[in-house]
Amino acid sequence: MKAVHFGAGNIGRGFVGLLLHEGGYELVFSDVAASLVDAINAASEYTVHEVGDGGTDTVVTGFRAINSATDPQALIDEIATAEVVTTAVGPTILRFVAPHILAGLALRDPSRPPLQVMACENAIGATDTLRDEIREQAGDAWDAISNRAVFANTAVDRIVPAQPEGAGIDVTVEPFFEWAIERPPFADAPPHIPGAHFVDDLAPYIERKLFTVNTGHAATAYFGARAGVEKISDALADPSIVSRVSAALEETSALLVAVHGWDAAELAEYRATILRRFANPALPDTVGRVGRQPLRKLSRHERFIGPAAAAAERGLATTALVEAIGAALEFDEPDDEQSVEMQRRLRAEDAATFTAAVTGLEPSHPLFAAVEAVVAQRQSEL
Ligand SMILES: NC(=O)C1=CN([C@@H]2O[C@H](COP(=O)(O)OP(=O)(O)OC[C@H]3O[C@@H](n4cnc5c(N)ncnc54)[C@H](O)[C@@H]3O)[C@@H](O)[C@H]2O)C=CC1
Ligand SMILES: O=P(O)(O)OC[C@H]1O[C@](O)(CO)[C@@H](O)[C@@H]1O
Repeated sequence: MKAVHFGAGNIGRGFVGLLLHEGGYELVFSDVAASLVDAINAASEYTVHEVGDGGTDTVVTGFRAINSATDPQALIDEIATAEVVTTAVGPTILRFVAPHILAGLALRDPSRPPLQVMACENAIGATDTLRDEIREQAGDAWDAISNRAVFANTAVDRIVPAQPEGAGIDVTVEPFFEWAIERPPFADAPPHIPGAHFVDDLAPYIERKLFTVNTGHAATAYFGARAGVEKISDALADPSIVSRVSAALEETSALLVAVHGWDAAELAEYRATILRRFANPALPDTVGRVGRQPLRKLSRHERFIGPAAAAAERGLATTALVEAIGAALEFDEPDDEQSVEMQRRLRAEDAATFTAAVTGLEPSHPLFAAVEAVVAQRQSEL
């Protein structure tokens, strides 16, 4: 069995690639970073180091890498004969991997079982986004090849920080992981990934993950950056940050109970576990990495506006989430393009224009005025 994985970065090597390897797949990484592709091809194994309580080391073997920018045909040939394709490239990059998958499907022997495609990104419906992109790029050719692939949404959870200098292709990760995958698209032949959890309906899982783990992690990063702290674990040593993050997560949990019927006590336990995960002092994770791309994180269906808007529509509390949004607006990282762009736009646009454009909220939305107020507050400080 062969899996082609787009994005040989942190989550690619430290989580998705590792679990595919453990499921018995031969691994073909695809990336556009030439030095990373060369380093992978120069190695016969790499180690995933779990750090923190209960952490162990696992050695991954049986992989190679292809640079899709310089050798697209080799990649297309691999996709045509693979069982599985996964991605961990970032949601905005999916449209650039779509042409390779499309070309692989066009070349695929129609008698082969369908290619199993799963995007492993922090976004709701990322695989649907990828499929829609492939379908659009295929145009009229789609009808003839659409039955050569099945597409399943997934939710991936493991903290994989930026890797220390000199680590090579080894990866340091936290011990915890969760990979929830939609089962229905596979009918009776799901991929063989022993560590994954197949579910009939992914929505409760992806929303619980994105609106708890990612809301909480990003809020920690933004409150930590405001306090001048560099490490995520140090931010959580500050009780005032813990209390702000916890308050925001109590609001998202109330929403998850209302929308999906999650058990409140189970969610309280889930929140406590993730706060312990974030506070893992052995993880070299920074507020800069976790807060990266604030414009994406403040967009309509993402970890802050998504749950806050849905909560406001139901008359549920949003005060702590709006406070976290206020902290996000202060994120000023010269190395992060979106942070630079956000600070520029905060200076150039009026509060209502900025709020509507960045968050995608209609001015008539019940959350709009509260977000506009924190935008105006931030602008008054600039
Ligand atoms: N790092 C983490 O803890 C987690 C990350 N994720 C998600 O996984 C995705 C990747 O995140 P990371 O691994 O942290 O980022 P990363 O930056 O370490 O890895 C992304 C990789 O994609 C490659 N890439 C960029 N364009 C490409 C293209 N056109 N074709 C093939 N490869 C390409 C980059 O060169 C890089 O090696 C994101 O969507 C992120 O939200 C999800 C859960 C946890
Ligand atoms: O690109 P994003 O959305 O910041 O993804 C990375 C985030 O996902 C997480 O892995 C949580 O699953 C965190 O490590 C990190 O905050």
